[in-house]
Amino acid sequence: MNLPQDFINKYEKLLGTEAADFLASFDDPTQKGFRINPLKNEPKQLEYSLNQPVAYTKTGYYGSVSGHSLEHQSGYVYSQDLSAMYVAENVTVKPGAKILDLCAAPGGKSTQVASQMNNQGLLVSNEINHGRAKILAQNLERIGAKNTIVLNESPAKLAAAFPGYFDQILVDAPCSGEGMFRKDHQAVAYWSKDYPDQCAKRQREILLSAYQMLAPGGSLLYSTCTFAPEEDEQIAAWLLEEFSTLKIVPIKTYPGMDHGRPEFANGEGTLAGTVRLWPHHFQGDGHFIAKFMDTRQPVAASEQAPKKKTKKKERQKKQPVISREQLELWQNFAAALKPDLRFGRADLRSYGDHLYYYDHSWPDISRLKFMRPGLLLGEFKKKRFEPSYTLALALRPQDYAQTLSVTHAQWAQYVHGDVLQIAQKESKGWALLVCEGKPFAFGKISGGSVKNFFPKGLRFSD
Ligand SMILES: C[S@@+](CC[C@H](N)C(=O)[O-])C[C@H]1O[C@@H](n2cnc3c(N)ncnc32)[C@H](O)[C@@H]1O
Repeated sequence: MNLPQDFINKYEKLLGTEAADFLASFDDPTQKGFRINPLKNEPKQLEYSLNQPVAYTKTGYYGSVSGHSLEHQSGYVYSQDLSAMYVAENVTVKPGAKILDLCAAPGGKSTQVASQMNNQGLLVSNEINHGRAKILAQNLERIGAKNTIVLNESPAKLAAAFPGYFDQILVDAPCSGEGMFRKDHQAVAYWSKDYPDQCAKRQREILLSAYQMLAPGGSLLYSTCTFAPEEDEQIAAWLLEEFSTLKIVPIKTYPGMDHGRPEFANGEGTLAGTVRLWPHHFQGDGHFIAKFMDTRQPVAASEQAPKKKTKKKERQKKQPVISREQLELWQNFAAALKPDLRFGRADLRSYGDHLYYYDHSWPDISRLKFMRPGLLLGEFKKKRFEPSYTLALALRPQDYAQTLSVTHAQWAQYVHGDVLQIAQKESKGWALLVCEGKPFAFGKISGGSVKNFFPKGLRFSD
């Protein structure tokens, strides 16, 4: 690969005799990886081999998956770079935790965190870029998590809305992307000698906002996919200097992983507790990961300031509640769901004609730009309720009264947008469509055919 001369000079100086191996690694082919999704049942029933587990993640495997496979479409697997999957592995997922992924698109880390949360607590996934936030929402909905909100905000606006709110914050920062050079030749073209410094400036701004949102006693995970010390150890050192309540939490290293290099920053010894995944030592594109713990005393729930009481009318203005008619339409549909999924009025919100599950304990987001204010349950159309694709992906076959098992060939027809012909002439109404045990969409049965409700923008051919 044609690497910029300034890049070569820089790393020859930083790495000495190791530089030749590092620079040569950019010509190596990338090895692929994927994760399975523990939120889905029977993850072992897959077309992909699970014979080669990755030692440093609970759900990672070597191998490649197709974006057009049943497993991928129905959220059982997620394709991810082998070094990227070690980042979210270091987010501590405690039951009921409030977690923020601040720079989340396209969603590799968010889907990993969401799949570990077992639908407990809240994951706020944020992405500043609108187009990328849309992709983030699509990737998260395949995973089938019910406890995720997708926002499209700047870090500063979020910091004003959520002071001291999150127990865990992940900042997978926009960076100079040197780890992407092998995959993305544009990243090489975009690189310049000054680019790491420009990125570091933006990273500091993002982290200032992140710190404001960190609850006392919480933890902050910072990562990049670049090797530039300005964006890695030097940012970690800056965080320690800027915020005296933060301490480094040493990250466990596995074979092939390296410790961070204190000498790349101010020599502060604890920086060795950060991790570098170099492409000449480790399979994958390469990452830097640093974990920080906040040493302020956590505020016990009993000592937290009581929430300001708002009058019912004021609450209704802020949180879009649903009408009596909408509630009835939802209840008619929800009667076919398992009782714990028949969400009541306090946990429902409607935006326009769309109905969402939004747990009443979650914070008010009505003044923020959102892509997915909770789990999209469906849409009100005239005097009907139409269940969403997103809801189907959040269900197990046993969660809905009427399921229809289809063949792999019928699955391919349905995701292509075709109407299915079936033998069960007597069945009718909404059915959860299941292929090889995996729910993948809702369909409406009538007179021996299944009307297609697969989202138009997501249709594909095998
Ligand atoms: C490295 S990518 C995140 C990858 C993601 N965490 C994943 O695992 O799929 C960084 C993201 O930060 C976003 N970003 C760019 N500028 C930003 C800013 N000023 N504040 C917050 N996020 C920003 C980019 O749009 C990009 O999606």
